[in-house]
This record gives sequence, structure tokens and C-alpha cells, in this order.
Amino acid sequence: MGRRIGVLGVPMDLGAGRRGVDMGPSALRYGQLHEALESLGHSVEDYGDIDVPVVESIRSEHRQNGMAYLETIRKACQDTLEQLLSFPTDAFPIVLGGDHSIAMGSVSGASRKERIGVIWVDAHADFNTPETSPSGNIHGMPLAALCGLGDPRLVNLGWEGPKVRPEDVVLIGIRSLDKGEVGLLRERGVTVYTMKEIDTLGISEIAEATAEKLQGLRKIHLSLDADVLDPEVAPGVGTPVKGGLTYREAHLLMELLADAGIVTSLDLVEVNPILDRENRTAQMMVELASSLLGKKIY
Ligand SMILES: NC(=[NH2+])NCCC[C@H](N)C(=O)O
Ligand SMILES: [Mn+2]
Ligand SMILES: [Mn+2]
Repeated sequence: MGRRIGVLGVPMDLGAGRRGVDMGPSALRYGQLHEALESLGHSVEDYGDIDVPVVESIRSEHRQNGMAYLETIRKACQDTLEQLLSFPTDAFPIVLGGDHSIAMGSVSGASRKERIGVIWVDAHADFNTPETSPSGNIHGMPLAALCGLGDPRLVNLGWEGPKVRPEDVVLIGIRSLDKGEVGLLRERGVTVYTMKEIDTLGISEIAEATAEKLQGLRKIHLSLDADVLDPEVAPGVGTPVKGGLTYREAHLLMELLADAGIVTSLDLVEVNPILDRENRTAQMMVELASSLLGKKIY
């Protein structure tokens, strides 16, 4: 059955340490996202891009509380949230990043003050606060902020307080954590599947356990960071970590989540076309979105 899909681009790289993911939305569109989804019988409406200032125009923005470009990032996430709130309520939103800090806008938009689940598929947990962050890069902080941790200017985006409960978050593909993140994740009771669990249990068992864990929640947001993939499959990312998901593991995860029919919104983030080869990483992300949205070969 065809869905109504709403696409929104957030061409921002201010949260990342390396430049280039601001070109992600173009690369994903150029990688035929719309054609791929329409061929599955969905209708696709593109709402264009959020306006994000170029870094050269905001050089004077000082670090605040150790965070780079806090004010501009907060504004871009706020605009993303507002735009998503204007989407038709039956639409399936896909937000194109951009660095992962945009998820503060997309997840807030998905929650609309309701209790939601979040599946965060990433090499990293992005669970730093300004105190634990080794880099000050905000793309290492969005999931913590969504859970209510860190700077109030990020936590209170849109409306006051956390947007998701830590017990309703499942992380998959993790293989790079900062010291402070480990403590926070344990303390808050987030479910974490590292690559070790993927290797030992297999991705299908993890998909099943994830669906079971989040069962009963009417809305589940999937935030897909391209760097969860092995750098061999996805070279176009700014923070590559070796030993990631294979081509088939990533697809199988999407296929099984599609079978479970639980995901109601999606982010495709951290594609860096400058570091990519012939748009491979964007294309892989488009393929994964297709698998999640029902592509079947038989
Ligand atoms: N969305 C990402 N690629 N995040 C990478 C974060 C890397 C590191 N943990 C940091 O906080 O700086
Ligand atoms: Mn990430
Ligand atoms: Mn990552």
C-alpha cells in the first residue's frame, strides 16, 4: 500500500568537525531518492531545504559552553521542527541531513509531544553532553539532548523537557563511544547493541528484540547515520569507524523493520559527498530507505 512521504532537507554541517555533509541532501536527491520511493508505489512530496547559514557568514559566532555554533544549530533544528509540524499528520517524514544534530529537530517533530520510540543506527551513540564531549561538536550530542541531558537550549527545543525517554531508545551498530557516554548510557538505561552483539547474535535477532522492546509505541523514529556502515561500503562520511555493518546486514535490518511495520519517520544523515566516491554512500542510503519502505524482490 502506497504511503504519502514528505521529504525535507537540512543542508547543515555546523555540528560536525569536518565540512561537507551540508551537501548530503543534494547527494541523496541526486541519488534518486524520489524515483526509488515512487517506484515502490509511494507518493513523494518534497518540501525543499531549511535555510542554514554558510559557515563563512557566522565565523564570529563564539563557542558557548564549549559548543560550536550552538545558536545557529538550535535555530536550524527549531525551523526543522516547525516545518515538520506543518506536514500532514498521515505523512511519513524523511529528513535529509546534514550532520546528525538535525535529529534534535526531526525527532522532536516526530514526537509532537507524544511518547515515541527511537531506533538510532550509528557507529556512535551521540550521547555526549557539553561536559563529556571531547570535541565540542554538537553532532555528538543530539541523542543526549533529546533524552533531556545537556544544554537547556538544546533540550528545550520547541517545548520544555525531554522528547524521548531513554528506555524507549535502542542503539544499533555502536563501535565508538567516549568515556562519559558509556556512563550516561548505562545510568539512563538505554538499550545498546554494539557490533559485538551484532556479530554474536546476528542482526535479525537484534531487529526482533528491538521491535519487541518498542512494541506498543504508536510512533517510532529511525535515525540512520551513514557511518554505521562499514567504510568499505560507505566511504563518504566524516567520522568513519572500521568494522561496521556489511551491505547485507544493513539491508536485512531495514527489511525486518519493514516487515515489522513499526517505523513511522526516518532521518538519512551524515553523508559527506566530498569524501565519497561517485556518490556511493548516498546511493546506499537511498537503497536502505527503499528496503525500509517496502522494497521486495520476491
Ligand atoms: N553523528 C556523528 N557522526 N557523531 C560523531 C561523534 C564523535 C564523537 N563521539 C564526538 O562527540 O565528537
Ligand atoms: Mn550520529
Ligand atoms: Mn556516527
